[in-house]
Amino acid sequence: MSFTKLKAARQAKHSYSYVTPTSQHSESSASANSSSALPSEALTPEPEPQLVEPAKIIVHEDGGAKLYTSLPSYLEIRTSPTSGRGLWTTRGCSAVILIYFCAGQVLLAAKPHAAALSNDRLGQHCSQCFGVGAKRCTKCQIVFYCDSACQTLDWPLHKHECAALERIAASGETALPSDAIRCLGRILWGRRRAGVASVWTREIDGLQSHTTTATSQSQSQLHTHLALALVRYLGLSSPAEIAAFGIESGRELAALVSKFTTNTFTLTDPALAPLGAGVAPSIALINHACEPNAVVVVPRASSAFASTFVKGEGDKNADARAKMEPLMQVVALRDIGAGEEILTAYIDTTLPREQRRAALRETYHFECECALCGPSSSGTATSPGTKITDGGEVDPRSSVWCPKQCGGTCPAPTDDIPLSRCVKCRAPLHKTDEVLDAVRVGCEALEKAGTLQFTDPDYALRLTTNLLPILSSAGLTPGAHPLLGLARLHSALLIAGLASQPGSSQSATPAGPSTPAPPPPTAADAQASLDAAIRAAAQVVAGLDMVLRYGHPVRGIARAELGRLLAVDEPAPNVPAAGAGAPASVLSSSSAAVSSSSPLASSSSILTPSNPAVLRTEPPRFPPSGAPRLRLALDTLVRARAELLIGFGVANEGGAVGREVREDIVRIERELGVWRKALGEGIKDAKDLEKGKMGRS
Ligand SMILES: C[S@@+](CC[C@H](N)C(=O)[O-])C[C@H]1O[C@@H](n2cnc3c(N)ncnc32)[C@H](O)[C@@H]1O
Repeated sequence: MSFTKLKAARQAKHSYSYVTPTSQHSESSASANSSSALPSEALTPEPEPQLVEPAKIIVHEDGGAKLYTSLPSYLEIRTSPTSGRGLWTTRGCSAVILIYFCAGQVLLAAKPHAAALSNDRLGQHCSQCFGVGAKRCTKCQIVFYCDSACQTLDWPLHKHECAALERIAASGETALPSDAIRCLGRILWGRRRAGVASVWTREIDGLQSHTTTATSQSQSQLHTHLALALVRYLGLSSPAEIAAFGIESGRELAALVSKFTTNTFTLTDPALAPLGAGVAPSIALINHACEPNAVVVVPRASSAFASTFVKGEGDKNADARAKMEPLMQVVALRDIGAGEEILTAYIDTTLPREQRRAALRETYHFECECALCGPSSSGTATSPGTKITDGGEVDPRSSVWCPKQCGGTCPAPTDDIPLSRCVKCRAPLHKTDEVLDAVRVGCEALEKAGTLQFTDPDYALRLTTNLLPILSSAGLTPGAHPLLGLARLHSALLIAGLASQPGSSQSATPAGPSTPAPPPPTAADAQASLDAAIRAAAQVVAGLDMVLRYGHPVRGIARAELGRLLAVDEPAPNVPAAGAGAPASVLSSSSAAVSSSSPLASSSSILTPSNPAVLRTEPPRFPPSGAPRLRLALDTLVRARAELLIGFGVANEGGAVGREVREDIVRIERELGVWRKALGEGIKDAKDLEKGKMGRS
């Protein structure tokens, strides 16, 4: 270790904590997983940690007002020379290492200081709680609320927003300002309302900015564009008028815009579709890692968790609970020990190293040196974008199957380092050019299909359909970029296609009288489309399993999607009926004789990354039909729920999707009971028939 690094490490150890230590020890809990490794003192059952206890936190700044009041006492702010302030779990007892949090525990919850729906969601969601928007603001005719309570709650800010939106409409401008501009507007109106000395404003002012850091040209242009658009949106005739909001100069405005771009979260719905933008200063204290130990989600809190959050102000009142939404929550993805830094991912961590680092550099202005990226990590960088860990594993984001199909993988070749070999059997990869070409055209297609997915979904689907086999036959693993990205897009397009098929309850565009309705799909077409969507969803699950930690919400949602597709009623059983006396598909399922140990009964075996070596010897029939399909759906949904409980929080029952999946599981179990009963009766009938025949002869 160099002297500078040693000094930095020592400084980090002594870094100043803003948090006055409180009675954290009594609030810690030992993880069940870790108990066997702990000395006896640690085995004494500890009370469950109070998950959200805003009143107890004491955070001083300049000896003044309490800031970050949503921080619970088991989290503290520390600074490090490399990443600035960050959130850490408080250190436990000195002699005993206690696991503070288990995977799936909610570490922190906060309602954003300001949030704005994206333009395409404004007409569907409530602008206050982000639930379903049922009533439109009669003045601006743009913003919706679920009820008058939400409208009243939002009025102090919306009255300014309403006037701004009306002014824009009156000017003949047809395009609405983006969610970034509308959110910045809400920050400024909120600032004026709260006052510059308020805790609210000081927390916003305390956000990190990057105005002094050298930015890329596109970033500076973005900041300038946002600042100018904001001034216009606020109806100011000159930047100087911004002083009314406690912003004294153009430089301060630029700093605010930089704080916004550095600290804003994309707020998502419970299925992780983007809803809009929000700023929550306490959650924005968390630093980044490409292999995070926590995740920020907006799961729509369970009523039990919501009651904890609104303690003292109507915990029994469902309305009061709904009003605290959108509630951003930081959930532990794995067990987190005392004195550990909480880290979340700012970017898509399914991307390979170079792309992740470029995205972080561009928007957040730092070089990522996390365990997955940095040269100081345990892994050995073998080529840009490719890493082999000490355990001899290749980063699946840039991996190709072994050319000898031994089951191992090779680092994907790059232009700089084209030579590669299997880490397991050392077989050299010969088809380097084919892989490089496939990756290049795959990246281009992914970008194009991503841009066109909403405007020309048919073209986007043709692109993904054509490219996926090319990437697979070049040997890319399901977790490799851009195969995984294309597979995700392909799956989304196929599922959207199913939803808009004529006859579907979610049909998007009913055919009008002037457009002749397309012929309804035959049962076989519908079956083929459904099966194709299932195969695509299964490929996505296999890829995500390779690159994301167990319990990551993206994995949970993808698995839930697959389970639900498998649970869709089959339009036409695709296994010919055999025998008489029992429903055809019941008999077909009995003839398949799927036991719980059979590969067909377990989604895990089917969803194992499709190593060609395995496929060639025993191609599984996928998806199965009849009862095996339903059993596979059940198995997949049970596994999805287990992951959703982690990713969206146990206290939230896995979020809104986790709660729905639980209901699906109950329904399928009931349905399988009916199948089993019918199967039992079919077998009994067949036996009686046989006995009768024998008796007669
Ligand atoms: C949302 S803020 C996180 C809190 C911030 N550290 C602070 O002091 O307020 C994001 C900024 O933190 C810094 N940061 C976050 N994660 C980092 C990391 N892994 N390495 C270096 N800097 C990091 C970067 O400057 C980034 O723009």
